[in-house]
Order: sequence, then C-alpha cells, then structure tokens
Amino acid sequence: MRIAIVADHNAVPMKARLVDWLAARGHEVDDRGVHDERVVDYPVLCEDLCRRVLSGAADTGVVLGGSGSGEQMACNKIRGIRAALCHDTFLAGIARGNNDATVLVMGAKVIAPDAAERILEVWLDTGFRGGRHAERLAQIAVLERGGSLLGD
Ligand SMILES: O=C[C@H](O)[C@H](O)[C@H](O)COP(=O)(O)O
Repeated sequence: MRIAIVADHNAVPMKARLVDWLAARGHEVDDRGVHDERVVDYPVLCEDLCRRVLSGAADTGVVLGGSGSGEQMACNKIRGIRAALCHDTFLAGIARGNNDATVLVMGAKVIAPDAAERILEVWLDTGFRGGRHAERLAQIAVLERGGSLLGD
C-alpha cells in the first residue's frame, strides 16, 4: 500500500520506527515530516496528509501526535476524511471494519511503539464490512454536508 505519515514534535521517534516497520513489509511510505523535535503546529501536518489521502496519492494515512486528540479533530474537519484515534487494536479493527476510516491517529505519549505497530498491523489488515455500516457512513456524510437526519 501507499501510506502517508506525519508526526508532530512529540512523535518523531515513533514515526521513524513505523516508517521502518512499514518499509520492511513492502509498503510505499511517504514520510511528510516533521523530522526533528522543534515545536510545530500539527493542523498543517494534518491537512497536508489528508489532502494526500483525498487525492488518492496515498491509500491511507497515519498521523502521530502527543495525545492524538487534536490531530483527530483537525483531520475530521476536512470534508471526506474519516480519522480515528486508536489506542488499541480493538479500536483499530472497529475503525476500519465498521467506520471505513482512512486516517489512523495515534498518540506517542499514550501508547508504546510496539503497541503502535500492532495497531497499525490491524489497521492495514482489516477490510470494511459494508452493509449497515455503509448506511451509517452515508448518514455521517449527510451531517458533514450540513444536512439533518432528524426528518423535520
Ligand atoms: O492533541 C494534540 C497533540 O497530540 C499535540 O501533540 C499536543 O497538543 C502538542 O502540544 P505541545 O506543543 O505542548 O507539545
């Protein structure tokens, strides 16, 4: 797969480890930075990565922060992106299988690097189940466009 990855200053070592992990498994990795631990603002990194995913330049994206919370918020402000903050393999499986999430977010201050690898493995190995989950994604898309599901 073609995988874009970004990290803010809190997650540079975790990003380096995941880049190596992905490359060792034959994935094409697009490391969009940052590459040192000078303080940066994560929203611009999130936007850059999400645009790569939306354009089709990347099949999926990985965003790393300290907690990952703000990064998830930033990514999900971009129309068409479904970003999921996953701190265990259960969440990763649900995010992919039920939510067809396109951007994985993790927090380097929350999980250990080996846990991040296991989460990423589940992320890459889990396919979208469709069915009723597809109907829910269509409903989320209505909300994203400013519509309502309330039927008034
Ligand atoms: O939710 C936000 C992120 O996980 C950031 O890594 C974090 O907020 C950055 O904060 P600071 O600039 O204090 O390291």
